[in-house]
Amino acid sequence: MTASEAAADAEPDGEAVLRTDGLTKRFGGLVAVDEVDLRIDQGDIRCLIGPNGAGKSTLLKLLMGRLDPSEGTVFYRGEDVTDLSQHDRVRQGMSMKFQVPAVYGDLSVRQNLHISLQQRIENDIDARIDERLESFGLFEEADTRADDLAHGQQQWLEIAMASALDPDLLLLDEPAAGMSTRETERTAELVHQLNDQGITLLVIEHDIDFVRSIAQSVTVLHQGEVFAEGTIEEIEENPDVRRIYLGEGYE
Ligand SMILES: Nc1ncnc2c1ncn2[C@@H]1O[C@H](COP(=O)(O)OP(=O)(O)OP(=O)(O)O)[C@@H](O)[C@H]1O
Repeated sequence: MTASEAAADAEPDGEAVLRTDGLTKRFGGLVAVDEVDLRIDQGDIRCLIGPNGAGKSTLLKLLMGRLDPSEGTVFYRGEDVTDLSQHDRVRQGMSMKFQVPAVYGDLSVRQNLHISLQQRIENDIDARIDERLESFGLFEEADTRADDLAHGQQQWLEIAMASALDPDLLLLDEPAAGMSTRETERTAELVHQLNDQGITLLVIEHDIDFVRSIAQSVTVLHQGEVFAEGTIEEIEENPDVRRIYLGEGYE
């Protein structure tokens, strides 16, 4: 083994929390995700943007083990996790809030959080729930049924649940969808708060103001392929991105 091979072997991904190699998903004849090579470094807030049907949600499901890829590999902290179940990826430190609501509507906010935490924590669950309620601004709603929460609060509960076990990497699929401006701003604050706690985030989002307020880096997906990558400024100035996604007259 050469010295460079040994170095690569010892730390193949450097500071990468997540890396994909040729990740591909086909649904019949449709290539929804097409040979995606992605790398997300520790501490990043990466936004994944692109037109409807670009493959963003499918990519996140592949990363989380909700879908099996047709081809390609997912590395988490340098380890090949492609064959691991979603449950095992959560045990390794990954977590995800999906687009479709995943709270138990009949149960209270506190009970929902209890369910998320009890999988891994045996002691001090109540203290941990109180801490979550506080940091997500849901303390007064602790005994409210999840179905009775305002839309924004329900989304925050989901993010609180997805981040309850202190993941290293949190994947969020459209966390600000359907939110008011105020709720969206609050969601951006929560994203920064989670990042300040050391969580690396990958966030799908259509609301470009929201993307501007959180993104440290941006990946543009188009027809299943990585179309562009860079800072939000680079992406907004990229004429090809404006053409396929941001549109004419975009300010
Ligand atoms: N389970 C499935 N079976 C067949 N086709 C699917 C399936 N899931 C997604 N697709 C197709 O794959 C493509 C990518 O879909 P995906 O939902 O990943 O896009 P997206 O970028 O998240 O879109 P949006 O922004 O509208 O949520 C679309 O053409 C979609 O119709």
